[in-house]
Amino acid sequence: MTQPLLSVRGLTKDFQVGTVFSRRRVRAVNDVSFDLPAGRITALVGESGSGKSTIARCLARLEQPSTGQVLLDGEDVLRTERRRASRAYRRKVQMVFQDPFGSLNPVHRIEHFLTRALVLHGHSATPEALRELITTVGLTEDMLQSYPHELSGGQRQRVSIARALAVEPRLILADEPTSMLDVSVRVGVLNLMRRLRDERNIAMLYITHDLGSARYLADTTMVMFAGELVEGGDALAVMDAPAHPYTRLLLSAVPDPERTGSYDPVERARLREAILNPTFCPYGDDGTCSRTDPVRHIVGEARWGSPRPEAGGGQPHWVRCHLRAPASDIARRVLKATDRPDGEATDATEKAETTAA
Ligand SMILES: Nc1ncnc2c1ncn2[C@@H]1O[C@H](COP(=O)(O)OP(=O)(O)OP(=O)(O)O)[C@@H](O)[C@H]1O
Repeated sequence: MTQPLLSVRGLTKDFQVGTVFSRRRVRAVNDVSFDLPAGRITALVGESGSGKSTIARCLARLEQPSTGQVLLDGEDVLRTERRRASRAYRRKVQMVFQDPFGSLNPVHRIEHFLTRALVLHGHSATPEALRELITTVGLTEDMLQSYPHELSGGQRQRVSIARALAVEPRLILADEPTSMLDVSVRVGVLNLMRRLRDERNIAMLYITHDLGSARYLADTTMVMFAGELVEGGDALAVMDAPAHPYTRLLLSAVPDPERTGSYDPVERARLREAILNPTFCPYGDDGTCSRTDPVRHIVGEARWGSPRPEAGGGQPHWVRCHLRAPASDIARRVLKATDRPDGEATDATEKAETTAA
């Protein structure tokens, strides 16, 4: 089996919050492990506060993980570059942020951002290099002379992607890259990401809470809940046959006239109960499952998304044992934030609040 471009092993990130007198620890990410293969788009989906951005920021080395390993080409970068990322690391791993408005300084022309990125990483910013960059992302050469405010949101996000491409990265961490864009231009940015994967063999971590776009774009999907991964595998398998109650809860909130039970309040209450107070795991009959071991059950064979069956084997579809209840109190908050249909206070949420009180 070929070595993944980047592997994450047991990544945990704690934040200290509160004042000097009431310091407490928030565990944003708990014991997360996954691989990012070259030339594949891996979607990381989950609700707000589940820890998706923290993972991306740890991989971009904007945050220091509390524990765990990040292996790039098999090398443990947290050990070799303890304090901050080397330029060599940043050349390989680039991040594209959610806000194309905030990430480009309004006083500079587009040419400035691309020139700076090229020069910082040892490339010469020739007119040909600039032209190639801007046209690769579907913009025209004359836009090099534009200021950010003269471009649309979608065009600005393409500039952000061009800036990331300037260093010829092997991995792009895209944190909600389309969530601030109009629906009409989103698909253009998603198609650009897809093209970069296919033409340049770039690996991508695509962070989103939009399950539809994950289904459209990703080869592999991982579902994150309360700082932990609960399910993963071939993108279509995860979306079409979700195995964890949290994935089902997420999907039940996506309007779908063809699926019965879409946004059914009774079903949603049942799913919340199964997440917070699990009593049964349908995949746990092999005896390997316990409440303390974060065991993953395999529920489907390895394959890549069916639009690209020629790409060969991918990850098997796996689900975390249902009997492992979420470890942190973030779980309560995340579930509380999900809509409560008809104002119905679900038993599951109330019980969890009482337990934690
Ligand atoms: N710098 C920080 N200090 C304290 N707590 C933080 C910090 N950054 C994140 N957190 C907490 O960590 C948890 C995960 O946050 P994170 O931003 O990673 O989630 P997310 O899934 O990306 O959410 P969103 O989609 O809203 O960005 C949240 O409870 C958040 O409040």
